[in-house]
Amino acid sequence: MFFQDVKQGPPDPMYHLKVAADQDTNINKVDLGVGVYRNEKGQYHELGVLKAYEITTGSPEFLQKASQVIFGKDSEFLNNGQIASVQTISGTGAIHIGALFLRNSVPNLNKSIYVGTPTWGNYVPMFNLLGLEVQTYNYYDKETGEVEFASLLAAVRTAPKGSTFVLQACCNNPTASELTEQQWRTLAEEMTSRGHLPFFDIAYQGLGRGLDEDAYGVRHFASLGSEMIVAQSFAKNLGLYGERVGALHVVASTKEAAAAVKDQLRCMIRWEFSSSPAYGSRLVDLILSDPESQAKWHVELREIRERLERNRQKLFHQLANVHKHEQTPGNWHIIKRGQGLFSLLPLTPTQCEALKRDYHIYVAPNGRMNISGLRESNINYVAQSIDTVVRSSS
Ligand SMILES: Cc1ncc(COP(=O)(O)O)c(C=O)c1O
Repeated sequence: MFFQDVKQGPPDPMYHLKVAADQDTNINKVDLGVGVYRNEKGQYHELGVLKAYEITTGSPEFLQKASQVIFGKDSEFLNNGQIASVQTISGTGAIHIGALFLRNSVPNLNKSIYVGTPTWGNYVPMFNLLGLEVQTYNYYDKETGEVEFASLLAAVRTAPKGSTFVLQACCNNPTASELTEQQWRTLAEEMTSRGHLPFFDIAYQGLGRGLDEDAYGVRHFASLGSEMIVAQSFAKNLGLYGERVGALHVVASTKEAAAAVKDQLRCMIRWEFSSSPAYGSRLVDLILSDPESQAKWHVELREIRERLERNRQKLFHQLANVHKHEQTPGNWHIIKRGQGLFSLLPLTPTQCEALKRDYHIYVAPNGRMNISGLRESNINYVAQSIDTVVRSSS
């Protein structure tokens, strides 16, 4: 149990004043509290310039809708009120607030956080910023292009009881390789039996295998009754990058514990950035409230996945069959196996630099490319350039 002993945060007069004002239905109510401009009708004032987008309603159900996307509509945790959800500054903000909460409010947690490498470059500095210690293990087998599951299990088995494991739920960045469903089940069993806490990062839900399929790991842990932290982003799967809309969900073992956790999260948000931006969450709420829009979203995500997969296979075909790279060192077949937005190419930092310098092709120094940048018109050029760079340096 991690969250059972979390205490309520100190009272915040302005917050409580606002809650009380919002709940007051008296016809004479005059809210002179919270410092936001309202119009003559007493409503939050939407500038005419934004009205063109018809985003005039609030987003009271954003958090509930967002958690349904992660946990599914029939989640027992959701129905039991065991999930403390708050809106955050996209996925990064969710990870930050989640880590801050662990450090400040969870007394019986081991302060080490386990991260499989190679991984998203922000985890280590973000956790270090909060004074949390990061332990690493090998997540990725370069030879096979698959998850080095034995290393993950070894880390789980040797970590002190009550350790936190950061787990990317889908579309692993940068390796593009993810756990199979069987591996998720094994991992969940090993982690729950050792009292470890899963900290899910789900930044690309829907871009891998599908919205529900990409949440398999999270939902499986949930089905075992595991406490967990989930950092959710709508930046990529709804194309709302600039709106910074995300959510943090903390699943506790009881409704009462969840209420205290929520109170702690409220404090942290209040002290860090006061309140979350409304515009993006209103857009998400509108889409998730309208069955037609939701269906459209599913179709669009499927088209995106199909395009990513097509481009991935075309690049592989060019490299392997046209440029005959299957036999060269570097195991190019791993490209074929990836999933999601990324592909991790067996390129050295020097080769990546050469691609940039000589061909204006920008891939991360570790060889990670965002394959949505590939188009019908440039795949051959990219493959040709990679071929030249790899042959001239080997
Ligand atoms: C693995 C991973 N997690 C989290 C994030 C955070 O995304 P955002 O803050 O844009 O929602 C990203 C974005 O690049 C990511 O790649």
